[in-house]
Amino acid sequence: MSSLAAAAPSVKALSVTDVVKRIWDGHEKRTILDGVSFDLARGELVIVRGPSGSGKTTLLAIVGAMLSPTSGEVHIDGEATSRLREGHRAEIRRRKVGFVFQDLQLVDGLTARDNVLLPCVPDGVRKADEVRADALLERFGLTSVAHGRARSLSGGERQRVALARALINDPALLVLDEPTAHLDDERATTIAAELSAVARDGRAVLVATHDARVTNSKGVTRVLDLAGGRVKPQS
Ligand SMILES: Nc1ncnc2c1ncn2[C@@H]1O[C@H](COP(=O)(O)OP(=O)(O)OP(=O)(O)O)[C@@H](O)[C@H]1O
Repeated sequence: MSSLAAAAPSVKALSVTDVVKRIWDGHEKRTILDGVSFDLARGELVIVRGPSGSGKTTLLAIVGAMLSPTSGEVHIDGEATSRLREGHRAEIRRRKVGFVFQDLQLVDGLTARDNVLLPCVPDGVRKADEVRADALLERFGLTSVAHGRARSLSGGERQRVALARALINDPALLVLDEPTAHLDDERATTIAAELSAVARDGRAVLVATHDARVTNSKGVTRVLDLAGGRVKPQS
């Protein structure tokens, strides 16, 4: 069992309680999320599924402490994030959450290895960070391209660099937005298997996707269907 799982087994990696998000779209106030509640324990791989525009990205941004809800509570690894100021929220985000964005947000001019190390830069990159980065690069089959610029990597390699970067700070919660959108079947299946392994390490993994190759993959613990701003009760 990993140290994460052993640390505090009773604390949920993620707890979302009655989250509401209203947005002014330039014409009117719209309710994007209308009372979303769910929990994630360490070891779980959970999918958020819903049609385009159903609020998946908005929910992920709130869960990942990048956006505040209009009302409701979010706890990450026992810490309440919803009412914090951005500075404190950013600190929790950095310590507790790994995020893989839909467009990955790699820095093309940096090497794969330096992209993985980016989250360590604010505290200063230490030897232990480099050791962890090299272990992650190896785990995801990236050792041979570690010193190549991100711009020269293949789509699958870029995806795995983004995943390694999201794990560098040993987060309790990993959040991914459409991680397989542009990948062929073999690479999509590989990513799904890697996410399952990451969950088994003792993290909670939350993935927004419509991709059946991920949703139907072994290791998925639950599928949350988002519709009308709510999570539909599971049948
Ligand atoms: N900052 C914003 N200002 C105005 N409207 C917004 C804003 N953010 C999101 N929306 C709207 O909220 C709705 C939900 O958006 P969101 O991106 O969360 O959906 P999604 O389920 O992730 O969609 P997709 O699958 O297409 O990525 C959309 O109608 C979007 O246009």
